[in-house]
Amino acid sequence: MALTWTHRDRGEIRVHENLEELSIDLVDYIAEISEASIKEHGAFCIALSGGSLISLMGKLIEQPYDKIVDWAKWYVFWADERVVAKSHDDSNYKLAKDNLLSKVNVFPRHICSINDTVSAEEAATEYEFAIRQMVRTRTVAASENSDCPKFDLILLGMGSDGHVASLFPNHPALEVKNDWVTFLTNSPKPPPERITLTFPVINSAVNVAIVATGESKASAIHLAIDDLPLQSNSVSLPARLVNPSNGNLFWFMDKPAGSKLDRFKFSE
Ligand SMILES: O=C(O)[C@H](O)[C@@H](O)[C@H](O)[C@H](O)COP(=O)(O)O
Repeated sequence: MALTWTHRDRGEIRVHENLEELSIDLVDYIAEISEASIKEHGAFCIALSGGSLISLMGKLIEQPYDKIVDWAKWYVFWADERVVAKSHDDSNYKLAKDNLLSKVNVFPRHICSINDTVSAEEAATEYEFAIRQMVRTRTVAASENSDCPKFDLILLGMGSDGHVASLFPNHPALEVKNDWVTFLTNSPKPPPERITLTFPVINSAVNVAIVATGESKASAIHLAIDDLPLQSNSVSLPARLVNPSNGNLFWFMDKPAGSKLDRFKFSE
């Protein structure tokens, strides 16, 4: 049984017994938001990350989801991407394509991936331009409160250093306010060249979910969610900066990742 609660300002937290339970809950959540978004505006605009997240989404290609999800209305983006060839094993596009997108009926023209033949800087500029075109044609909604796109769902993994997307602790990319997409050439996690959605875009989404598993994430989860002394450095931990201004924030984790949460410790 999952331990679930809503934190005053850090969203809804779900600590699962095991990865099987977590992955069922995660795909149910994605399927529900997909259905609600399609009902509301005729499309579901989802941004994916890389890492273990994609295997946790694996049940989407199984029954009943393969049939009940309206894949033809999906528009797929990346919260972050490594600037490598699409055929490279480091590519987040390849990871999602091999394990998910090639196995369901998402239209290839609805898959908005980066140009892998240009520099990181150019790839970021082109990716932002592509998103802007889709906001102009109203495939992606526009935020009412900021000059940003309003993705229906942004799915983020989290590193043990608290990074989300390719927004790493103390990196200047954390401060980018005027671009929707920025680039890095010195990512602390290899490969070094990446593009990433910026915080203004992440925090304009209707729904953001952070998925973290394993004990190595426990300290970062604690710093990202629990109430901390005001002077704490952790206020600038990337995962803590995820704070949708008009949207919903969900955390999916397994017990080892949640083991340092105040609430989890007290209820054991
Ligand atoms: O391209 C990337 O490197 C990812 O988008 C990155 O942000 C990832 O989601 C986290 O590092 C968590 O990865 P794990 O879940 O594999 O630990």
